[in-house]
Amino acid sequence: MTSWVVVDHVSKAYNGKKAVDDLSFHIDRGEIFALLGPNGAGKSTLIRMMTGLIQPDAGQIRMNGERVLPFKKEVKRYFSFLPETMSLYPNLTAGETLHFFSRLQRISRNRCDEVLDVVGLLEVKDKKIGGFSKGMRQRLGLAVALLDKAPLLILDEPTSGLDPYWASRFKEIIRRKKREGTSVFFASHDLYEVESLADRIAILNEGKLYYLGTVDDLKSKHPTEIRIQVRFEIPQDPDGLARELGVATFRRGDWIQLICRRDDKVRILRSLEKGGRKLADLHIHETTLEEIYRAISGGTPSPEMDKL
Ligand SMILES: Nc1ncnc2c1ncn2[C@@H]1O[C@H](COP(=O)(O)OP(=O)(O)OP(=O)(O)O)[C@@H](O)[C@H]1O
Repeated sequence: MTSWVVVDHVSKAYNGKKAVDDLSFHIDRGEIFALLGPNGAGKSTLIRMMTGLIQPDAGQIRMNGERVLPFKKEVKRYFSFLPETMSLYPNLTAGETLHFFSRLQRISRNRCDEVLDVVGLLEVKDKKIGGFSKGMRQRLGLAVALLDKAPLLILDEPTSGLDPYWASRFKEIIRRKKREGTSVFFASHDLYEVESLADRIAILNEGKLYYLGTVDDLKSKHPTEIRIQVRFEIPQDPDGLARELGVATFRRGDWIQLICRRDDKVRILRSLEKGGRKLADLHIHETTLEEIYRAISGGTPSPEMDKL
């Protein structure tokens, strides 16, 4: 894969305080890349620089080898952008809104109905958007971003305001864009969505990059334990099991819960049916991105973050 976007030692300060501090990463073609971080971490500042709305104080961002700068209109053809809040005219209908943006971008009118259909708004295309719900306005914003088949989609909190059905449809839309070869860069606070969608993630904190890589690598590097819950055909003694396997165990009614390291999982599972024991049922609770994220952003960040 080749890099479509290169963020190269980029910094931006407001009133002497760095909002983005020496960030470097790249986005490959056809890659889904998610940006995570607590409020004020610098996500929107980074997105504003990537979309050429503001200029970095230091470093540069390149798309397809060309430098992104506020006055440089040519690079705008490389991406479509869904801002966190989109200004839409309440007196226009959904159809008129799409036609407006399609004329601006010199895109065929037929494409408007196509994208309205994708976001489930074709049936209400003649309704004024002043009467739309928050979720419908968000879907309309997504339709505007999808109008142009640009090679990169940049989305700032794309599913905020979407109900679970449309949050799930959004994921299908993004996966389809990936299959078509589009790169997708999105900021989100929805860790479940990020975990199920992103090829790679970047976690920002106070403008700095705390983690860059896959969710799986983050999980394997992070020392969080997993829980295995088992029920045997003949009830077993949890303390005996703890001594035999060298893990912590707890009784939960008919079940025994074992806490072990992720890399110890296979050894534990192989041992469970030793000595004539027979499993009746089993659940494995793997650490989620949400649990890791809480662990690294909840307490004093540095010691945990340093291990990443
Ligand atoms: N226009 C501005 N003027 C002054 N300070 C700003 C401006 N924009 C952002 N900041 C500051 O820069 C830092 C990063 O803000 P930014 O909006 O990029 O964070 P964020 O990660 O997008 O937060 P959120 O999750 O709340 O949207 C914050 O300390 C914020 O107060």
